[in-house]
Order: sequence, then C-alpha cells, then structure tokens
Amino acid sequence: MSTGKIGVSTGNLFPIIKKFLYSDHEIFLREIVSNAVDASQKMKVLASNGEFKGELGELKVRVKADKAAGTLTVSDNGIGMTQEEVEKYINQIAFSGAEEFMNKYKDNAAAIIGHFGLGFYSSFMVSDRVEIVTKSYKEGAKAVKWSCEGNPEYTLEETEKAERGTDIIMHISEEEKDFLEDAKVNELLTKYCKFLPIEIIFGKKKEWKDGEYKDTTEDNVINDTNPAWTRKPADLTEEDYGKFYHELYPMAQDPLFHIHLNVDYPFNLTGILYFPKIDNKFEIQKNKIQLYSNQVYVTDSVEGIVPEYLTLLHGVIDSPDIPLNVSRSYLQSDRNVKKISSHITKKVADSLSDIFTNKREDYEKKWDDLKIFIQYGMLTDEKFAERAKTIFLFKNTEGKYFTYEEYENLIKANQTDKDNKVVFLYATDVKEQYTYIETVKGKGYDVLLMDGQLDTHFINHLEQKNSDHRFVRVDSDVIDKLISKEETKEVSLSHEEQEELRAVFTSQLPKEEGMFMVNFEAMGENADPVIVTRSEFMRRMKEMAAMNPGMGFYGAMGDQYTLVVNTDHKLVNTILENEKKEMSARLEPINFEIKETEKKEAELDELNKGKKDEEIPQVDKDRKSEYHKTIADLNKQKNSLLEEYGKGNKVVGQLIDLALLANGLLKGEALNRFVKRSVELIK
Ligand SMILES: Nc1ncnc2c1ncn2[C@@H]1O[C@H](COP(=O)(O)OP(=O)(O)OP(=O)(O)O)[C@@H](O)[C@H]1O
Repeated sequence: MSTGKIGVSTGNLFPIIKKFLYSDHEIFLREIVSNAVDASQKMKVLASNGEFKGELGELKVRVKADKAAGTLTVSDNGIGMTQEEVEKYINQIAFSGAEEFMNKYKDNAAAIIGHFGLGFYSSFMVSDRVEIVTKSYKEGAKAVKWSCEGNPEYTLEETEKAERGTDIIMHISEEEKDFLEDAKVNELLTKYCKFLPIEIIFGKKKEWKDGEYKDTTEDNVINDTNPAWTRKPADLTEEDYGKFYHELYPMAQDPLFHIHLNVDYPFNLTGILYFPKIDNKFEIQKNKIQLYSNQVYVTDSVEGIVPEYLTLLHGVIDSPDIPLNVSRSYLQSDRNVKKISSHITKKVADSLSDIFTNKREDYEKKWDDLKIFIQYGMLTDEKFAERAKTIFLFKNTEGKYFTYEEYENLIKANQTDKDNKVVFLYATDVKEQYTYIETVKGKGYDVLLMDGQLDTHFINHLEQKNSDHRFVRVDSDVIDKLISKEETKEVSLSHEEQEELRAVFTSQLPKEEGMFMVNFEAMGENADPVIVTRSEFMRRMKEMAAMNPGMGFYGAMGDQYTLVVNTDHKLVNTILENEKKEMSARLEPINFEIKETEKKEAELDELNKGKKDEEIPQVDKDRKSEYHKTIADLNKQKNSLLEEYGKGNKVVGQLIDLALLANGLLKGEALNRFVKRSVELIK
C-alpha cells in the first residue's frame, strides 16, 4: 500500500470544487457515468482495431445505490486503469501548473472542471470518501484500490477484482443522503444519461404484482443508446421521428415538422428540431430544446445559444463544440456557439423553404400552427426575416393561402388607392366583422384574416419594410375611405344641420361602451344609414399597449369609436326633415337670439379693431364675455332640446343600435333595450 499527496496543490482544490459547484452538485453523476461510458467505448475501439484480442463481454455501466452501506457505485467493464495510470490520471491531475491556474480561475471553477479533466473530482461534492477499484484490460495487470477522503491525502493498494473495468464507490456524505434514494438517482440518470451510447443499468425493471411493484429479472436500462439524431436521415421514417419526439416529451402533441441537422464543417453539429403544435395561446413552452455534447445532456436553457425565436422549438442539438460544465455567459460568448446559432437559422429557413416548395399543400395545412413561429422569427431576427419572406403565407377570409407576392398581385389592380398605395384589407374576426367584410367584398375587394397573436406587430413590421403597402381593418373607416380612390363626395348638409343632427344622434349613444364621435359622410343611397368605425391607428396602439407595458398611455385610454351617419340615406334625411318640422318652432327663437348676440359681438369687435388689449375699455371687455356666456347658454339650451327630442326618437335609437350590433358593441342592458324596442316597432 502506498499513501501520497495528490499532485496538485489540492489544498486549494477541494474547497473550490465544493464551494463553486455547490449549486449544481447533481452533475457529479453525469461526470462519473460519462467516464465509465468513455472507458467502455475505448474498449470497443481497442477491440475493433485489434489491439485487444480477448473477450469483450457485454459493455454496460451499472449504477447501484446501497442505502445500508451509504454508497453509490458506478461500475463499468471498460478499459480500467493500471496502478501507473491511476497515479497519472487521478493523482496528478491532468494539467501542469495547476496551482497557478486554479488561483487565476478560482472564480470560475465550473469552467476549469469542464476543461481540464476534473470531472472525476466532482464526486467529492457529495462524498466523504471516494474509492476507485479498477483493473486494466492490459494483460497481467493487477487490480488496485484508490481511496481518498476529499483532502490531498490518498491511499493506493493492490486488491482483488475478478473482472476488467472500474468501480467508482462514493460514500455519500450525510447532508447529501438524497443521492442514495432510488427515485433521485433514477431522475438524475434520466436527465443526464438518457441518450448515452453505452447502456446504463439501474436496478431491475419493475412490474405490478400482488398489489405492489416488484423487481423482475430484467435489467432496467435507462437510456436509448442509439437516439434518432445520431442516425442518418435516410435510415429514419416519419414514425421514427415521431417516436423520438415522444421519447423527449412524453406528454406533448404530435409536432408539425422536424428538421434534421447534420453538419460536420466548420464544426460538428447534429440534432433534430421540431416545430411543436401549440394548442391555445402563445404560451411559454415548458418543453424546451435540449443541448447535448456527445450524447451527454448539458442543459435545456438554450437562450443565447440558439436564436431567441428558436427557443420555442423542441428537440435536440448535439455538438462536441458545446463545452460541458460552463456558465451561461461563457456559453453565450463562445465563438463556436455563435456560429452554431447562425447556422441553425439558415438551416431552419432552408428546410422550411424545401417543404414549402415541394409539399405546399401540406405546408398550407399546417400553416395556421406554424405561422406564429415564422412571425416571431421574422420579427426578432433580420436574417431570418429576409430568408422567410417568400414562405410566409397570408390567409384570406375564405381560407385561401397566398405568399406575399401572390397576394399583392391579386389585389394590386383593384386595391390601390389614389396615393398609389396598395391597401391590404383585413379582419380579425370573421363573425364579429361580418357586415364590414360583406360590404368590402361587395365592392370586389379581398379581405385577409389576421387573427393571430402577433399579427398587429407583424403588420407594423410589414408596413415598415414596405412603405407602399398599407394594412387597414375593414371596420376602421367607411368603405370609400378604406381605399380612397378619388376625392370623396362632399356632405350636402349645412353646418347648422350637422350640428342639429349630431345632437340628436349623440343623445342615444351608449356612454358605457367608450367614447363616440359622430361624423357625417355621403356614402351613397344604398349604403347603410349608420355605421360604427374604429380608427386603425388608435386600435393598433391599444393592441400594442396591451402587449407592451411601456406603452401604458395608450392602454389606459378608453376605446374610441366613430358613429358615421350616411347623409345620402333616405332615413337620415327623413329624420332631419321631421326634426326640422317638429323642432324648428321651438328652435327658431333660440337660433334667432344666437344670431343676434353673434352680431352684437361682431359689432363690438369692429369697434375695438386694431386696439391693444390694454386700450380696450373695461366695459367692452365685460360685455364681450357676457355675449360669450349668452351664446354658450343658448347652445346648451338648444342641445338639450335636441337631445330631449333625440332620446324620444325611436328611429334614431334603432339606427344607432343596429350599427352597434353589427360591430359587436351591443351588449347587456343596451341589447335588452334594443330587443324591446324592436318588438314595439313591429307592433
Ligand atoms: N471509469 C473509468 N475507467 C477508466 N479510466 C477512468 C475512469 N474514470 C476516470 N478515468 C481516467 O481518469 C481521467 C480523469 O478523469 P476525469 O473525469 O477527471 O477527466 P476526463 O474524463 O479526462 O475529463 P472530463 O470528465 O472533464 O471530460 C480520465 O481521463 C481517465 O483516463
């Protein structure tokens, strides 16, 4: 037996390992198991190149938790180590100038451990003592046992071991006892070792028998040693891809598409990405892309490694160039990792183009689910936007799909306005905006359906890219102004008549549904008498504010609508005429008095024309403000007369409610009132 000191000034090493890796101490199991896998694979290589001629046996790694003994053991029948090798690889930690190095990097122990073969020593994060019992494959090699208690002293002695290979026996410390629980070990192995290339066995498969789970005689194999991404695409069927997806995410729905990544230059990268089917809203996914390094699980927080929009995808990326055991920020700044990211973007866009070109029908079928990913990508990644431009699809209210270019060609002739802008009309809800859609269709226009979560943003994005394109929702204006082609017809009502009608209509607007303005348009005899519109700009601002807390100002504003009265419509003219008949006797004296007062005010102004404020006599100033007050009072009187009249006017009420109904704004009490009044009118 020999005793000695470990060949780095490891007085520094153990505390660093314990302290800096503490938050991630569970990775020790990954390190120890991967070493066992490496040793097994080396054995395979030696056998295949003829350096080893003996019995290879079954190369498997076994993990055992012994609660009574307090040990967790990882055994392999890989190449094992001779005494010299233990001295060399375990005792003299595999780099020179270690002490200096450790001092320099002591704040980033995780990076050192990954890079300089300290993987084995991570077992000391959870153990009071670690033993290695190992026997080399080399002929005549004697088995040795190494033992160390997490300080620089160790013992090394000859021992008995029947089989070739290595046992790593970890005496788990009191505070880490959790790692002796079957469930815990199973969880960790499943997380880190699920796709290692050598079988990992943990206990026996269990079966339900006589009211409890009992061990069978069959080994419980943790991993799939030959996962789909390591195989050639040509050897895989659609079903294989589907099966693998569910291996990764047992609860998820079938994905839309997969993309098999396979790069060997300028870096090594394999993997399979899936476009998942997202059911309801734009929810944050709990299933994430998993990152592997040579089939060893590294992490599933891939932010900064793959472009942001791809973090919504599912699947696996495996690259030996992705360093194990390093911090997030280290990964993000790593040059290899950056190259990987831009390559993935290119590959994803190319694959989508392929599917689009070769299987357009299938692509269209899946488009509704795919759309949000493409939009998100285009909104957040310039390069992707450029590549995806030709595969983005618009869907119209009839359910037909078009590329941007196809759609522009379809509508250009008919939907270009007088400023030479192509106007893309859209609806966000076919049922709710039915009347508006029908109206514009009646004019031969086409309507897009933009009912996606990101559509408002996306429309802004498209308009910024292309200043000759304008997007307008069908209910945002009267039809002639949605796409204005020539100067619109002047309204024939006088200013006074407009004021009077406005008061009559205002009297019956529902205060609770937001702010309403009343406007007049000459829309033609056959258009509806009254419609409700909502400004494109204001609506978009509010929608954006809802998604972006920084725009709280718009979010806090009430909804604003315009009630547009069609002055060409017969009913509207009848209302005006009736109003004049019934009201003019009462309005006449008020109007007369307003005119008289205005006249007096004008005379007074004439008198003081050209004078500076201080030269105007105080009496005149007082008189002027008195006139103002009188006019305001008279107008008030007039309006309340009109409103009183308007409120009693069932036709006005009915017209307004019909317009609100067509816009989906008639609800609750207002709807009830509408129904009652309709019945009355029928009677
Ligand atoms: N189960 C094992 N069988 C044979 N040799 C082993 C075994 N475990 C460790 N070794 C030897 O000990 C060396 C040091 O192991 P350690 O885990 O510290 O570093 P590494 O495996 O070289 O690097 P890393 O684990 O960071 O990838 C290994 O390179 C290997 O030579």
